[in-house]
Amino acid sequence: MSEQELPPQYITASNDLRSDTFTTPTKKMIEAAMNASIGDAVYGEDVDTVTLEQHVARMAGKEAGIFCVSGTLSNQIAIRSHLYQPPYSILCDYRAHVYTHEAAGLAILSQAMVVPVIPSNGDYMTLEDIKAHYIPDDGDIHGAPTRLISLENTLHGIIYPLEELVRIKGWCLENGLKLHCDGARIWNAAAETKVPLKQFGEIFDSISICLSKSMGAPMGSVLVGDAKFIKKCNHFRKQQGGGVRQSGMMARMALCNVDDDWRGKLLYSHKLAHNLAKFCQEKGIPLESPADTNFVFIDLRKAMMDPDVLVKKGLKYNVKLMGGRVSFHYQVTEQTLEKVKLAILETFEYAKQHPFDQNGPTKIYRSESTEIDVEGNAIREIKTYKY
Ligand SMILES: Cc1ncc(COP(=O)(O)O)c(C=O)c1O
Ligand SMILES: C[C@H](O)[C@H](N)C(=O)O
Repeated sequence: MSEQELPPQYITASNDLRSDTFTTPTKKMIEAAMNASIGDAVYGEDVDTVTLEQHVARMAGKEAGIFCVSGTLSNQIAIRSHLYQPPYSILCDYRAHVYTHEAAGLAILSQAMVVPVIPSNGDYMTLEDIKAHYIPDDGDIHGAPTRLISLENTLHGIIYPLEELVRIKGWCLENGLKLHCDGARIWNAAAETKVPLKQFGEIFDSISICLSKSMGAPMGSVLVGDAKFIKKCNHFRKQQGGGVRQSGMMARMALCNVDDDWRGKLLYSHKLAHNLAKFCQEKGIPLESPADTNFVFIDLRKAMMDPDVLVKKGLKYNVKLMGGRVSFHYQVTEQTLEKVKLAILETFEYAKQHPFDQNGPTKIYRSESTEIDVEGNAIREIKTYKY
């Protein structure tokens, strides 16, 4: 896919592999925004916002949806709206974004204890993993009973097997637990498996459906669920300062891509990721997890590769990286794929002479880019962070 047609003043994401959050609005989206509705969305009067909410809810087979300015807000108000009367706990994967990257929202907004689980298969929690960590509400006053399970699909780019989701759902129903999905990349799972969003909607009580990752919108998510639940989410959204006014421009930009060939765009990014994963396998470069969709997680620790060296090698080839996670999206060019292969291979070879024993896992997500020049193209340094 050729580089997206963007106005010259816009920074291109064609060489940005730090995250699919770096996708940039296209000219078509910006032109659409100029014709967006301008009602006050807090009063439910913005036509494009309501259209987006209803459209995404319908796709997911849910009664209602609510536009949130971020996936973090969407996740946190969803989980809070499912919970009553602490003490209680939430069970999730130890890598879950709601646990690792939402600034302790579960503790602060939901006053919840979190039980982070390391999947026994290394990739995704099975029902057996959940049962082994579930805290029953059996009257024992020492415990914080499990009230909700939060799953991520995809997580680390890994697709959750549908049959496992169905097993977990059945058990949640038997035990009166709520099931939330952080669907920051649910579109990627749907595109790769051809499972319609509606089928995920039948499994989860709520889904945070991000528009700002691989779907390319500048911001936002639509949280979907039953009407009574979404009404309560609206209450918490307002409390958390997420009641936005003329959000029609953002909604209209998101609708551009939701109504476009989003599957084709996402499958293109998956093809690039699969190509890189195959390359790494051929060169003996270890991966942390299967590259099911748009992410390739290089196992830096196993390869004793220094993340800072990898980032600098990336900049040498004018490719932006921020650690071992290589994130593809539809705006990445095939030229960038070939360049990142060179950066990774050079870092892998360098590690053989200069093994890097990182003291603890590198934050594969976080970085800070410094000294962006006025054109926004030549980032001279990207710092990575350690846990
Ligand atoms: C898995 C996952 N969930 C939720 C979020 C939060 O989304 P946002 O950055 O819009 O708050 C992200 C990050 O973008 C994410 O990667
Ligand atoms: C982790 C970070 O918050 C962002 N969700 C990303 O995937 O880059």
